[in-house]
Amino acid sequence: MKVKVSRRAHFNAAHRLYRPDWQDEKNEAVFGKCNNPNFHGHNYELIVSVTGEIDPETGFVIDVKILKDLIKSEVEDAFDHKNLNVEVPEFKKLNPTAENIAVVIWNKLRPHIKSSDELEVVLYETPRNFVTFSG
Ligand SMILES: Nc1nc2c(c(=O)[nH]1)N=C([C@H](O)[C@H](O)COP(=O)(O)OP(=O)(O)OP(=O)(O)O)CN2
Ligand SMILES: [Zn+2]
Repeated sequence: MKVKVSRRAHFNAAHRLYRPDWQDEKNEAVFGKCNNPNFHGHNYELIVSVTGEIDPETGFVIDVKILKDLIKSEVEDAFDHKNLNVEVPEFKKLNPTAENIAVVIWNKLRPHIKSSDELEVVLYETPRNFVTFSG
């Protein structure tokens, strides 16, 4: 019997969507207002879920305190109040779209989760735009 345990978190970060190998016109056409050269911020909402068997001794799939501390050390400390393009190494050469941010977060968390458990990351870039990555 598998149960999904979730923890909600948030971080604020700035970004700019663009490709340096494209002309300005193409970047503007494809990325619109998120191509603004002055960068802009989003209030990202994150839901991390771990699905697995309940440990019969503890009654936990994963201790949510451990999940909370993991999200803080791997995501919030790394991304919160940062310019993703400039200050976060993973996005030096990777466009910080919601999709790419979700995959980066998943890859940072995955090594810390029991291999038999499933990991899902849901990332809201705006209250109406969100992506889901489960590996
Ligand atoms: N597939 C993706 N498309 C877009 C992404 C993305 O990460 N993946 N990102 C953006 C912009 O960064 C940003 O999210 C655009 O926001 P906006 O269009 O303003 O969305 P809102 O929900 O705030 O606005 P509505 O008026 O509700 O549409 C663009 N595309
Ligand atoms: Zn944006």
